[in-house]
Amino acid sequence: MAEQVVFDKPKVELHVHLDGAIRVQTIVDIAKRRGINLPAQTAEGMTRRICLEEPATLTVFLSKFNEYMHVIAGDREAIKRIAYEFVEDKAKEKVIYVEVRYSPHLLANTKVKPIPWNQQEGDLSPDEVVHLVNEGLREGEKAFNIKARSILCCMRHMPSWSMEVAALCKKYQHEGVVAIDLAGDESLNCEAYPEHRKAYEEAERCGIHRTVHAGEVGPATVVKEAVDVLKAERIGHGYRTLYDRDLYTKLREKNMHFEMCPVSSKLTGACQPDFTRHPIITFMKDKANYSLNTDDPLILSSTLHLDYRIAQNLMGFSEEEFKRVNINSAKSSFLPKEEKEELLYSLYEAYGMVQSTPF
Ligand SMILES: O=c1[nH]cnc2c1ncn2[C@H]1C[C@H](O)[C@@H](CO)O1
Repeated sequence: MAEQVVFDKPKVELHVHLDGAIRVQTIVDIAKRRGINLPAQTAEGMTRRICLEEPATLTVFLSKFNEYMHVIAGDREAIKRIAYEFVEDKAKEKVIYVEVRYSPHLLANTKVKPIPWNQQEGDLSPDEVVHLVNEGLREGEKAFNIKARSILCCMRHMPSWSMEVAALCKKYQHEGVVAIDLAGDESLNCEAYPEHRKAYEEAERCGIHRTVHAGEVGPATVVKEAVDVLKAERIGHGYRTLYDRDLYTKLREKNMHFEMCPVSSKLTGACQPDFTRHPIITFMKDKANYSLNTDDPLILSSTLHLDYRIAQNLMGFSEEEFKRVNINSAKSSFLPKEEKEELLYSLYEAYGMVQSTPF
């Protein structure tokens, strides 16, 4: 059955993980080409292994990456392909600007300690991973006429990688990398290690934008640390900011942007499963600055349309609110000023908000 599309207009997406947005068929194809044995041979079978159907914990959710990352990591063609296909998938959802994030280290098989996913050492470094993703995104942009930028993730449990992440952000700053992020299991590592802090300091020094996963499943203190210590300009998720009303008020006064992911927040156990009582509703009613995003559509078996449908049908979103959300997303994007203005203009035009010049 065709999906109901509730806001069939140009959109902006700011929080989506490249390695959580791979097509299942691509995983199956690549495993076949590389001679990697999968627990299921078909896309349907692998979907059952990878996708979460019931609310779980962030830890369980993140364990799903173990099912397939070894298929993609260390393979040049695979990495370029997932970046290219990602852009195609976003274009189909009428996303005109996307910021996609990933950990270069988790896709590498050399110059990374430990080598992830039990891979044998190979010759693909985190640096080359970034180069390949950039190529795939660039080719996708040309083919599908949308704009795609990337964010490089530090991982909470791997502080020793973080300085290199900052260095890669700097090296590829003019080739589509716009920001640094800190992802991973906040429920296990609440306070950011000194290495993460140093990487964020370096990012700030080099003019690299900063976002941090915080207050998804961790307490509001993680959000506070993200803002005060890591100098985050946006917060990934941030639902639990609401547990500290003073912090919430302060961040709203600062016009802090929150990257919200409705479907994800239910299945990771970040929020209660009842969407009609979701924290996003408070952000909406308070006219806060936030975006709507998929996070990891592969593992959630979702699309951006599903997030919008839930927002409309269960959270009371109006067409006007969807427009406001996307305009705020564009304003909070990590594009340089001129490109941001161009993006905003495209949205105003598509939303019928451009005033005609009086004679
Ligand atoms: O929702 C999330 N919270 C924290 N970390 C996440 C989430 N989704 C994906 N990740 C992790 C797992 C990926 O391998 C990594 C980089 O994209 O980021």
